Amino acid sequence: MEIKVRNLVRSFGMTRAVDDISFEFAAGNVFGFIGPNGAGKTTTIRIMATLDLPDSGDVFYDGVSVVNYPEEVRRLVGYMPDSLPDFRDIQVWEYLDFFARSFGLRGAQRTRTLADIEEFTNLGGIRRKYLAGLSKGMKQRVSLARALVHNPGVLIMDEPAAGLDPRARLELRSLLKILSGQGKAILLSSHILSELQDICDGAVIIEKGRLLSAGTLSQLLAQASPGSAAGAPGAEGEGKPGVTLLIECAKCEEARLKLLEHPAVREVIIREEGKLQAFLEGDDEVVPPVMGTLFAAGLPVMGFARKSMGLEELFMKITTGEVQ
Ligand SMILES: Nc1ncnc2c1ncn2[C@@H]1O[C@H](COP(=O)(O)OP(=O)(O)OP(=O)(O)O)[C@@H](O)[C@H]1O
Repeated sequence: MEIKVRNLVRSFGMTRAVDDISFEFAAGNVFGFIGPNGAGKTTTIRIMATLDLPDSGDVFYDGVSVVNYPEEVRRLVGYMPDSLPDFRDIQVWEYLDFFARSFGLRGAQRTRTLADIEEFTNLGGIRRKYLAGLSKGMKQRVSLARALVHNPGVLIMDEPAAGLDPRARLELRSLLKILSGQGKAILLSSHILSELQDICDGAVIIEKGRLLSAGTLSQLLAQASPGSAAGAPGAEGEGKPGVTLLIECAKCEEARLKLLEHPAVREVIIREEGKLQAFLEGDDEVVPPVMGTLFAAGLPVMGFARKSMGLEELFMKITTGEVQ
């Protein structure tokens, strides 16, 4: 399954909520859809889930258009909204049974499908509870179960990790891992990066309705690291994420100049007294020769560590935090 979002535009009055957004992801990807409050995530997701129409642009699921074939798309997409089910008089099993019926599942097939989904989402023990009486984590699992009833190839989740405790978040993460391992393409939105950074293998980052960056984590890192197209135009090492080192040493300025003599060293910043941050081109193999230049020069090094840029740092780097 390949999902292609193409030039989506959606305005509400004077507000251009989604302004020419294009990105793509595919089976096996877990992509974070990230942007500050009001960035246009829910608007985009609702269009992707056929609940709203774009002013222009389209979304294609293996070539099937949301604008022209919404009914067909609904069979391919599992959508989990940001509001959770909250009915006082409906039990968990009834809720899921209702959606299974509406997707045309009948008889033994429906019973088997629902039993499998209840087991997968660990709902067996609470299937006779009323929805309104469930905890947030339980409701989240019911909502996920509902989105999976028709075995969609794509799962789109609006703020699934919001308000979950660390344990529930871990559970969500392992369920998503299994689902992506089964070949589903997954997109989940959040404005809180730390919620997503250990779940996702890629991200789509938007702000004020505009796309800032999209791709797998390594593609994003490559775009954002110094020396890449997005980091320092014209520098070498374009397309490679590179390595960042944190170095503790006594003679920072001397060490900085020595490091810069090495061809793999792109930039060195003195972070604070006694601490350097060095950006290297290439992969881990360049670390020993670069550190070797300091040792060979007899410069005292107290310690060093390889620092990998996480999604959070990347997000801070890419966005400016502005909202409309
Ligand atoms: N139905 C609507 N009518 C008017 N304006 C709307 C409507 N839906 C969204 N907007 C506006 O469009 C912009 C994008 O909103 P959207 O809900 O898509 O952002 P979001 O990224 O999902 O934000 P959040 O993280 O706060 O949920 C906002 O300025 C919002 O006020």
